[in-house]
Formats: sequence, C-alpha cells, structure tokens
Amino acid sequence: MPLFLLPNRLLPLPSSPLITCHASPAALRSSPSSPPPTLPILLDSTTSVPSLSCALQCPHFQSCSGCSHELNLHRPIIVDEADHFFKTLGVSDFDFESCRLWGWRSRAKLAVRGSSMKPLIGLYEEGTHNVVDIPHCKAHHPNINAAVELLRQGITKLNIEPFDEDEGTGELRYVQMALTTYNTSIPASGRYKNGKVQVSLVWNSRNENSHNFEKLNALANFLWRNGGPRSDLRFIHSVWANFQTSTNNIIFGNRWRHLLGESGFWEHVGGIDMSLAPSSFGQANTRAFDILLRKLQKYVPYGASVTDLYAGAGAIGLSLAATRKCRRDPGWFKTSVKCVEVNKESKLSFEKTVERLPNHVDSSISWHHADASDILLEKGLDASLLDALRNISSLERKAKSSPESSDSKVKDEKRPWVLRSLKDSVQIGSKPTLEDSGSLPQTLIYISCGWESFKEDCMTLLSSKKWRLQKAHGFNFFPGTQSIEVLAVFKRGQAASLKKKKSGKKKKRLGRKHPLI
Ligand SMILES: C[S@@+](CC[C@H](N)C(=O)[O-])C[C@H]1O[C@@H](n2cnc3c(N)ncnc32)[C@H](O)[C@@H]1O
Repeated sequence: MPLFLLPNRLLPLPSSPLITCHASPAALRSSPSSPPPTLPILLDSTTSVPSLSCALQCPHFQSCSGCSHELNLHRPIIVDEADHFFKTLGVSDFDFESCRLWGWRSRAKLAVRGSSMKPLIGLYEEGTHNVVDIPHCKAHHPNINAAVELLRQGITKLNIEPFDEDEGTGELRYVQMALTTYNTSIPASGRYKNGKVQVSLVWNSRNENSHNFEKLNALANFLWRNGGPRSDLRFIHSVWANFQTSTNNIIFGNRWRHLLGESGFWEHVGGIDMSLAPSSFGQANTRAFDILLRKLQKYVPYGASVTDLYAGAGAIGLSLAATRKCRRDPGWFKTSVKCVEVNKESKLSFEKTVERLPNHVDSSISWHHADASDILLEKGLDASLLDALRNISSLERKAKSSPESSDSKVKDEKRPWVLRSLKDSVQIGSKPTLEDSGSLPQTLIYISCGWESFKEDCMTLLSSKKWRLQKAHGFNFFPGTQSIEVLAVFKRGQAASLKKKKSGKKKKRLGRKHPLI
C-alpha cells in the first residue's frame, strides 16, 4: 500500500500538504505547431471578450487532432460545468485563469513521416496513424514552428528518410521541440518572445555506432548552422539525439546523446530556476504553469512539510521549498519537501535544480524513485492512494493514543531533522506505521488536467468523510481543447455544517451547504 509517508512528525507544523499532479494521456499529447498572427495575449478571468477575438483561426483545425474547439479559447465550455460542480460542493467562488491563448505551447512531440522530398511533421489525424503536417499551428510558440520549418529543410537537403511505421524503416522517427525562455541578458518582458528551442531528434537506430550516425550529425549541424547562435535567426538552443528502434508506440528510447549547443536547459518557473533534461517530463504550457504555481504557494503555509506525488523533476515541490521558506532562526521550524516519481530520468534534473536554489532555502529536500501507488489506474488518483488517504484517519486515532504523539516527545525531537537520514524517514512502498503517522497531512492539494477523473476522485475523497473541499481554481493550460487544469484544496475533516448535522440537535437549523458530502 501507500507510499507517501508524511513527513516530519517531529515538528509542530501548521499543516502538511500533500500534492498530486497527474495528467491524463490526452492532455499530455502534444498539439499542433506555428506563429499566431498576433502573439501573446494575456487575459484574465475578469476580462470579458467577444468570442471571435478568441477564435483559434488555425488552417489545420479539423485535420489535426491537437485542438477540438475553435471559438472562445479563453473559456472552454467545460468551465461552466466545473463552476456548477464546485458550487454543488459548497465552493461558490471557483475561478478560471484564461492565460495565453495562442503560441502557448512550449513543448511539442511531433511525428516525422512522409518522404525526404515531402516530409510530414506533426500529429496523427484523429483515430489514425496518418500524420498531418501542421506548419502553421496556432498553439505552438512561433519559434517551435520556425524550428520545425528548419528541420523540414534539413530533411530534404540531406536526404533524411522519415520513419515508415509499417516497415520499421527510415531514420528520423519523432522530434521533440522544447522552448526555454531562460535568458537573463534580455529584459523579462522580451524573454518569452525570444525563447530558444531545444531539438531532440529520435533516430531509428540502437546507438551512435550505427551506420547512419553521420547523417544524424549532418542534420544536427544543419540546424545549428542555420538556427544556432551564429546564424541570423538564433532560435536553436541545442540539439540532442535519442535512439529508439522499438516497434511499439513509445516515442523515446533509453539512450540519449547531447550533440550541439548548451547541454543544460533551464526555465524560470514558480520562482525558481528549473533544470529539465529532454528525457524528463516538462509542462507544455510553462506560462500557465507559472500562474498555477503562484496560486498554489498561497495555500502552503510557512513551515509546512510537503510530499509532492507524481513529482517529475520536482517543479512543484521545489518551487514550494524556495518560496515557502521558513524562519531561519528556530532550527526546528523548517520546511521539508519530498518528491515521489516513477521515472528515474527525472532525478538528475531535480538534483541540478536543487543546486541552484537560493542560499536561504534550508529545507530538507529529497527525491524518491518510486511508484506513487501499487495500483495505477489509467487516470486520476490511484485507488490505493485514495484508500490510503481515507485510512489516515484510523492511523491518526491510533497515533493519538501512542506515546509518539505526546507533547513531551514532540519537544524532545525539535532538533533539526536535516541531521537525520532522509531515506530512513520515508518508507516508500510500505505500509505506514504508527511511527510514520505522527504527522498526518492536513491538506491535500490535487492538481489535475483530467476533469472526469478529477470529479471521480473528488467525490471519492469527500464521500470518505475524511476530507472537505475548501477551494478550487481552474487554469487554461490547453486552449483549443476542453481540457482544463484544476487545483483543488482539500482539508482534513468534515465541514462544520456536517459535524453539527451529525450531532442531531441542530439538524433543522442547518442549510445543506455540502449536499454531496
Ligand atoms: C503530469 S506529470 C507531472 C510532473 C510534475 N508534477 C510537474 O508538474 O512538472 C506526471 C508525472 O507522474 C509520473 N508518474 C506516473 N505514474 C506514476 C506513479 N505511479 N508513481 C510515481 N510517479 C508517477 C510521470 O512519470 C510524470 O513525471
């Protein structure tokens, strides 16, 4: 069972948030590529905008599977449903951040098919394996489209064979384009527009010793010469190779090689400099993610201990470590952050990010290569995690009656727990013990881009009567689709109205504020 063991039982913490960020496959799928007529338009939820001014106006709409909605990009229809859903649960102030509507995608994985004379670089047509070329995609950052165009020229010029899925032949299978806006030499206002692209070429061979490695090198050099720092355009940040020969649909193989440009890739998000290797998960909409992180920080009190589940390279946990730093003086009052992630490739990025955290961050920080649950369901929270959260209250009852939770014990252990072995303090993959349960999470913050699974998990949590919903916010992470990112804050315990209701006496005077709980 559960693996997220909640931290620092040694400290009298105001609360211990437990954070999960879990994406549905649909939302992780990359979307289209190219420059919008007018770039970055920021809207907020209070701005009222006529629908036509928020239209996608993309020539690839309908043929490409990336976007499903053309109008009202600033407010997907699903927002009304979400608003209603949260109202019925007693949260009447659900809000929605519209974020950037075009050119928002800063990370795209695109299939490369067709022929060297007529390469197709894009997404699959809905329900098929036919690739649609999307040079003018309105979701992609313009420099991603520019990099795709340059790649297209390179493929033709150097006679690179795109992959043939049926035969398993060809050279270039996919490309990942990731944009970094990290550039301290220009004013902050110009950084997004001048973002640079890290190009990862997925090559159909086992490794760099294969016979056609020279062609891969030639393609990388072509990109570098025409888009690198000595070119006129200067929008290529670096070039990487990934080697993949598998016949399944998995995009990346295990072998990566840095070819040209800077090997490090940084983004400033959530108040920290975040390192992201091409192999680790990165959010596709970094600006919207930044807005979400800043909202999230408000729910995490200073001195809290945080367990970041499904952590990737730890963007959420580390952003909290840096921004929710605690008083330096009383040594025992420190934040602790634990990140749990199944993809071991993310660890290096996590470590690099930790190295660059500001000096004042003296939290205890750790990353654990582990499955967030034994049973992984397709979307949303794992069933066993939900069970674990429900079971916490029974552990809590036992913990209260154990000597571990007595006041004297807590005082004894108010020493900087950073001195203790971190690994020992977290029993990932095993059942929580009474000892571990000394500090139980008071807050669960659920960040989700799968609306249907979120609703399900939310109802499961509430019906357990161990948690109540306090707040919910929505973010436009994927304009042009019906996916929204939700940040929901659950607090331990039942709503006050329900407790009173249970007591019977005051039953008649209570309104049904939380009818579904
Ligand atoms: C949508 S990403 C979010 C990553 C990170 N929270 C962020 O926002 O950048 C989900 C992450 O969960 C990881 N993951 C998926 N299943 C997992 C599991 N059972 N246990 C732990 N991590 C898992 C994936 O490898 C991926 O890095």
